[in-house]
Amino acid sequence: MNITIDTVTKRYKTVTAVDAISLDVRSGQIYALLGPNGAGKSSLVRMLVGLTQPDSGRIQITDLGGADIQLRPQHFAYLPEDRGLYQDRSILDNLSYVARLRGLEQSVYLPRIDKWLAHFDLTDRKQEPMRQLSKGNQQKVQLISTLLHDPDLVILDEPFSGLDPVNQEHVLKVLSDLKEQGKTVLLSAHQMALVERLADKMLLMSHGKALAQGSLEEIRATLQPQRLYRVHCDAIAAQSAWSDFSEIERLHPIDKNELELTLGADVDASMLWPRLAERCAIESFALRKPGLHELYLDTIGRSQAQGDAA
Ligand SMILES: Nc1ncnc2c1ncn2[C@@H]1O[C@H](COP(=O)(O)OP(=O)(O)OP(=O)(O)O)[C@@H](O)[C@H]1O
Repeated sequence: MNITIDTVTKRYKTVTAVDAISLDVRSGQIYALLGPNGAGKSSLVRMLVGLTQPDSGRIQITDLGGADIQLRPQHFAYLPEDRGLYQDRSILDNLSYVARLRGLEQSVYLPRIDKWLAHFDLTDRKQEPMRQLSKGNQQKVQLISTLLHDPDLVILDEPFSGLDPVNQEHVLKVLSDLKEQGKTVLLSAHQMALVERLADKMLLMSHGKALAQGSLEEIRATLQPQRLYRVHCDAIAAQSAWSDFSEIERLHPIDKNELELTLGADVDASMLWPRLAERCAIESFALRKPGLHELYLDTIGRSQAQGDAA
């Protein structure tokens, strides 16, 4: 299944929660929605699953042949932000109930429940009522309930929230497996290190607007077009020796033997190094690519500062 979201806007009374957002997710891809609290991720997801309607723009779901699909519950899984399972009923009762709602036969759903409970290390607890489980274990049961009917499109609002690192890895593996099976996965998350490992494409939103989107490389090129180098040299001497090079946007000493140089996006570094070395000896240098976490903090920090100033 493929998702095309075309210039979609959603307004609530006083706020534009989603502001002209477009994105494409193809079968076999994992797409991550990123952004601070209130950025508009859940609002976008709710429109996608048909819980609310866009004020303008278009959402199109198509099959592999390109034909439009009317999204029905059997086609997709949706893990909402507000989880809901019966607290007084056991894990097994809850999962069986959801499976029957999805139209599965007992002979199909019981082995699937067993497989998932084993995967998440919950087999011994399946008769326990939900209320006895920790938040993380409840989250695991909720995720299992979402995936039981083996849908082609999987939409997950914050699937990693409340999970410890080991269980985050389990969920990461489940999502990678879904991708391998050719499913379409769209998720929102705040765990940048996990998203960086998992997502093929991502959308970074703030105040409903897209700040950057695409692969990690594309996000990096949008948010950080300058190149950052770590340079080993006499940092104090270099600071004065290189002060009149217009190619250097920023020179930031790390310690007395290391500094970070920010070069403009169009600077040919190979021509620049010999000229710099003439003024101050360079022991070594290496290109540094900021990770998603750093890009996110820089960008969202700036966006929030601008919002505060406005
Ligand atoms: N039903 C609603 N009525 C009015 N305003 C709403 C409604 N739902 C969301 N909003 C507002 O829309 C904006 C986007 O909220 P949304 O829940 O989509 O953000 P989010 O990115 O999912 O945040 P979080 O990471 O906290 O879940 C926020 O300003 C929020 O207060």
